[in-house]
Amino acid sequence: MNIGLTGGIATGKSTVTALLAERGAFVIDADVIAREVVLPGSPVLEKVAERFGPGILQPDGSLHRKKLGEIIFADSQARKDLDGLLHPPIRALMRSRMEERERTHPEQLVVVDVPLLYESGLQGMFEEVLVVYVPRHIQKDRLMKRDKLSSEQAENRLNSQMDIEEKRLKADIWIDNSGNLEQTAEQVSRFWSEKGLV
Ligand SMILES: CC(C)(COP(=O)(O)OP(=O)(O)OC[C@H]1O[C@@H](n2cnc3c(N)ncnc32)[C@H](O)[C@@H]1O)[C@@H](O)C(=O)NCCC(=O)NCCS
Ligand SMILES: Nc1ncnc2c1ncn2[C@@H]1O[C@H](COP(=O)(O)OP(=O)(O)OP(=O)(O)O)[C@@H](O)[C@H]1O
Repeated sequence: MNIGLTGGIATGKSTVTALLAERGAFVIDADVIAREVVLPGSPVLEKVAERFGPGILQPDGSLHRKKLGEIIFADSQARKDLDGLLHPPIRALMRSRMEERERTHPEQLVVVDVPLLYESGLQGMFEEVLVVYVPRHIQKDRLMKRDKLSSEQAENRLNSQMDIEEKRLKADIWIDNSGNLEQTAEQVSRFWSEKGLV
């Protein structure tokens, strides 16, 4: 049993994922995998440095995430190039971890948190897709606050993704995270019982 969980940047995917994990779901996070595939010494990081120059590496050889983020969120060609390098290995690792967990724990719900699920056309990998939704103005407010971004930096990040309204329309199930955390937790509980999970 698996679901793909998605939403926009800062709509609350981690918040909802944590609630599902508390209930007993097994969570796989594509952002964590995205960090693993560019660990120092990895061939993928080498390719990223070839494309973007050695300036995107820290003195210790690790990825300078902030610097690369500034580049790719302001330049769509740069973003496409990065996606071309990172998405295939991210997808492969995600798929193998998901299949392994389903094989060893067939009764457990596997939740795969994939921020760019629809942008990457990955809906076919999952039995159902759950979207964590807030309207765009709340999304922008929470993003600016959490990451201490200016309005322009936040807009760049929002504009580099599919609009959250479009994701909600595509969703099999959606959770409204624009209220308080209790209201979100109630919707998660309802989802859990409707699926017949214990
Ligand atoms: C550019 C990077 C180094 C910036 O790192 P940083 O630590 O500042 O951000 P973080 O990884 O926490 O990402 C935060 C969010 O940004 C959004 N985001 C990240 N990459 C992209 C992208 N290529 N296109 C659109 N949105 C993106 C996602 O909503 C993600 O959850 C990093 O985001 C990255 O490696 N991106 C490429 C891999 C990727 O596509 N990851 C997201 C889905 S798997
Ligand atoms: N219901 C809520 N009420 C108020 N604040 C919230 C709520 N849900 C989440 N937040 C806050 O909004 C911000 C974004 O939430 P969260 O980190 O869960 O989003 P995300 O979708 O996982 O983000 P990302 O796309 O960057 O991984 C965080 O600062 C979080 O504390």
